Amino acid sequence: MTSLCANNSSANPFSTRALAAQAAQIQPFGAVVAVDSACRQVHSVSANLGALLDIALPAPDTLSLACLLGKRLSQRLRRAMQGREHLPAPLTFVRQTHGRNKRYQVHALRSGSQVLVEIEPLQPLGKWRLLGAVNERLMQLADATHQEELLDNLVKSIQELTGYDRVVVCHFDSDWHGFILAEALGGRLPTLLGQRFPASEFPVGLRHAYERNPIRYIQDIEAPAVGFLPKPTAPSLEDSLLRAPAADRVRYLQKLNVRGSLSLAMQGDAGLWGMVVCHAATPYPTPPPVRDAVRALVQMATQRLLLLQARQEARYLQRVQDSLVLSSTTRKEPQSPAQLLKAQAETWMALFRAHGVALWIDGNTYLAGSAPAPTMISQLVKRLARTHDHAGPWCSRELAKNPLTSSLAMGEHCGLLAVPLPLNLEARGWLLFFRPQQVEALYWAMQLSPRDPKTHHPKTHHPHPSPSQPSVLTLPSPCAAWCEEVIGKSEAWQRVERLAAMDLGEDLTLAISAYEISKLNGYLEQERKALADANQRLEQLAHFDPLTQVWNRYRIEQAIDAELVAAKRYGAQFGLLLFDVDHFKEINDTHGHALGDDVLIALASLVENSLRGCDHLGRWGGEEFVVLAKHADIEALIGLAERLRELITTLNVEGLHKPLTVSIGVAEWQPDDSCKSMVARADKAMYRAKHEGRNRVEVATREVS
Ligand SMILES: Nc1nc2c(ncn2[C@@H]2O[C@H](COP(=O)(O)OP(=O)(O)OP(=O)(O)O)[C@@H](O)[C@H]2O)c(=O)[nH]1
Repeated sequence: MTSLCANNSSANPFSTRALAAQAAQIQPFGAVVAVDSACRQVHSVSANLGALLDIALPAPDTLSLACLLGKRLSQRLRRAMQGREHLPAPLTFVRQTHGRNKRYQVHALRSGSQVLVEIEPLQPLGKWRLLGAVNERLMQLADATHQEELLDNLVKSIQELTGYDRVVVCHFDSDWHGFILAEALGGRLPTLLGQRFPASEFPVGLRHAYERNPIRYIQDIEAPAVGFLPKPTAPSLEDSLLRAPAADRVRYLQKLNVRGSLSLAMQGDAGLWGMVVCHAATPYPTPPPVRDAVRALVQMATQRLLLLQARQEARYLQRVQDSLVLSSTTRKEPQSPAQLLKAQAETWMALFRAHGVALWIDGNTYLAGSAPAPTMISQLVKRLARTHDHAGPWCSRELAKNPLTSSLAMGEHCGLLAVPLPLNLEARGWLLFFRPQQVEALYWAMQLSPRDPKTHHPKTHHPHPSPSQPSVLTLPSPCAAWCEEVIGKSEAWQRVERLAAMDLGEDLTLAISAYEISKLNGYLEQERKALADANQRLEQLAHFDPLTQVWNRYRIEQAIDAELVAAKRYGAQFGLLLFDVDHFKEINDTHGHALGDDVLIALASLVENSLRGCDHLGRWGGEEFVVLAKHADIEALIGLAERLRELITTLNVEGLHKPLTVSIGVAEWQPDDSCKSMVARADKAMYRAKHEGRNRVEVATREVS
């Protein structure tokens, strides 16, 4: 045994008494040196350090790291630990004992105000042929396209590489119960595949420790643990790979007939996704390079797993988005909540694995599939509105036990995912998905402890002879699972489903708002149309004669005035024809007033239809009419008057046996004419026509005003 340099040769504290009192203990396959944060002064060492390095140890307070590791290595370690929590990569050193070179691996990590330097002998690898095998397996993992294939590959690769008797992937559910998803067996331990481990086996402290240091290794649970010297400065070994297993962990592994174990964390985006656990039925030394290889495989598999999951989630989210976006973009008309639900309910229920869906908008409930009655939905929504004040979804898989819903008779509905729809500032709508009960058989690898976060009272049956009473570390008869039948719960709402529901809620809010806006626009359009109709009616009343539907006196006067302005400005020629039905009183008297009306209507229609587009007919009053003839000189006016006179004689009105005749007075525009003067001249001419025997055209004389 070689001896080390020492500054001071005070009393040796490595006494049996001091050893017995040691609290922190390590496994004997390595040794630990606890040094100050600057990695210089040794505070304490594990009692096996001397034996491991084959040296005689002096008192720790006389030791420095340089004395133990040599100047160069301790300097490298000091530099590498500057500003770091642990060494980025292990260091190695060689010590010569009895003429033979012995290799050691050094790892270091911070623990409180100290640095723990872990020293482990490096044996020649012998049977382990790592490099090629690991690379090949890494490639296989990187190529896996499905989670199941990936995890099966992973456990198989690790089992073949390490020779452990059982390698499993344990995935944590939302309650932190572990579920064995994949397994590779080496022969000496029974299967755990498909079984569950209660959350009490993975306390929060342990989970956090895995986040800091993702690998735990127990070479042999029965190997005697090694303490530290001197006692008062015993380090905290929480994150040390060498830490001796706690008594309850030893008992736990004993129950599983396990002597050696290697566990590695699979760190997901939102915390610990699961663990890879390797078990051996006998003490199982696993050299550091092999542990590193396993760690590389687990890291690659975890990355691949997260990628596959992210892709799957992205595809799912896209399908949910398409379910609404497609429907609203393929239609021009925004759909009402009822139409939306009718069109999409089947797709949504399939996407959210729900058996019913409800939309609650402004006190109206729309249902599809199997959902509670509208009165129940109203109560539910009232409670949600009172208690759920944020924008995210609310969900439960056990409505009968949830304080919010336990007093509502929800019947067959065990699960609810409720998404608030912020339709306006005052009120929210709700999109509600319902799931039925899912009777589930869970196979537990061990009995649940009272501290497990499970509130249900499972109906249990035991496939194997009498299980032990519930307690933390109680297993049924050797490694036999017991079956728990879970009732009163629906399938759990997955994180991605809650995210997708929020997306859907946002889209749905937009779609419903678009519908509300289009409805308001519809109302506005109706009102606008009603107003336009009323205006049109007013215009009709203001400008048209109600009996004959030709312009009334007011309107024809307006037209004459406009023409007078144009004539004054541009000298355009125009004139008026004023005509009056001959002996109209006789028609009324002989055939009745109604026929007189019919005659006036037929006459107006005949004359109006025979005029050019630019000429206008107006009823001047009684049986008198005016024709405004534009762009017409006196010849044209007389021609028009004669044509109309003759035409009117051809008018055929049922019940009227004599031909209808009119007397027409023609007045051509002359400068300084007004409407009144023109009509007066035409009137004079018309009376002359009456006087001359009727059914005639007379032209107004030119008059000087
Ligand atoms: N049916 C009907 N008769 C009307 C209307 N407006 C006026 N009258 C009648 O038309 C008749 C006009 O009669 P008169 O002014 O005596 O003229 P007339 O009988 O046509 O004789 P002359 O003009 O001299 O040929 C009156 O009896 C009016 O009551 C109307 O809208 N409908």
